[in-house]
Parts: sequence; structure tokens; C-alpha cells
Amino acid sequence: MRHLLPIARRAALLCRDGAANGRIMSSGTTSLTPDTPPIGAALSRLEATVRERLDSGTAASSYVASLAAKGPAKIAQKLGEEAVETVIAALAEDRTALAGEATDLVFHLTVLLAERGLGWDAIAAELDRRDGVSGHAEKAARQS
Ligand SMILES: N=c1c2ncn([C@@H]3O[C@H](COP(=O)(O)OP(=O)(O)OP(=O)(O)O)[C@@H](O)[C@H]3O)c2ncn1[C@@H]1O[C@H](COP(=O)(O)O)[C@@H](O)[C@H]1O
Repeated sequence: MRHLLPIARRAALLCRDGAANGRIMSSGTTSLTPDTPPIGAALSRLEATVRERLDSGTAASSYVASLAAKGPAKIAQKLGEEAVETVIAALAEDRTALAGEATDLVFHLTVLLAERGLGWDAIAAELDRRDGVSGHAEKAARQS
């Protein structure tokens, strides 16, 4: 179900299932599971595990190691597949599916970043650098 080919079937299932229940938070975002750890802690823990698997995991016992053994192009392909599935879930207005697919997406991005020698600290630094800079203003500065 997670491959690109059956996407139409998956989209139909997602549409049939309809919107999932979600708890609306004061920020306007939706939490499906209360009392979860901060995202930074979750990403750091995942990154540490992924790095350990890339360094010393075996394909037989580790999905990360088995994916890495197929090379960066395969990791990138999986990331692309998960991106498409995330879009499908979003358009199906199924929050549970969207959270699951977005998690798959973030997981595979973590693997790709780590395999390329990057970690979430680099992304955090770039987000921090961009903080408060309007996208419109940044684009206008680029064009002038
Ligand atoms: N978060 C995840 C995670 N999310 C998704 N997946 C796996 O990602 C794979 C992708 O899904 P697919 O259905 O597309 O996989 P597939 O059909 O086997 O893919 P291909 O045949 O196309 O390669 C599935 O095997 C999922 O189980 C994950 N595998 C691992 N993790 C984390 O990574 C850690 C290390 O995992 P291992 O390397 O397996 O020990 C785990 O402890 C988790 O924290």
C-alpha cells in the first residue's frame, strides 16, 4: 500500500475513511496523541538511532541499514514516495493518515540527511536564520 503504483487505490481508501478525529489545541493545530514529547527531542532521538544503524546496523536486523545499503538514490526515492502519500492523505482530509504519512516522510528525511552527513541541528540552524524573514520579502530581495 505504500508503493507509488497503488496510490490511486490508497487515495480512494483514504477518501472513504473520511476525516479523522483530532483534538484541536489552543494554537489551532491538532494533536492526535496528547502528552507526546517535544518534536526536537523526538527528532534528536530518532537521529541518534538512525546514525547508530548507519554506523553499525545490519541489513538483516535494521530497516535503516537495509535501506542505506541500497544507496542514496533509493533513500531519496522512498522520501519522494512518502511525500506523495502525505499529499494524498492531506487532500483526503484524513488527519490520522496524514500524521502517519508525515511521520514516514520525516523518518525517511532523517535517514537521507544522516546518510549525507547532515543532522537536524543543520535544519534547526537554517530555520532559526529564516525566523521572522517574510517569504515575500526574501523573494523580493532575491530578485532585486
Ligand atoms: N520511524 C521509523 C519508521 N517509520 C517507518 N519505517 C519503516 O519504513 C518502511 C517503509 O515503508 P514501506 O511500506 O514503503 O516499505 P517497503 O514496502 O518495505 O519498501 P520498499 O520495499 O519499497 O523498500 C517500513 O518498513 C516501515 O516499517 C520506520 N522504520 C524505522 N523507524 C525508526 O528507526 C529506528 C531504527 O529502525 P531499524 O533500522 O529498523 O532498527 C526505529 O527504532 C524507529 O525509531
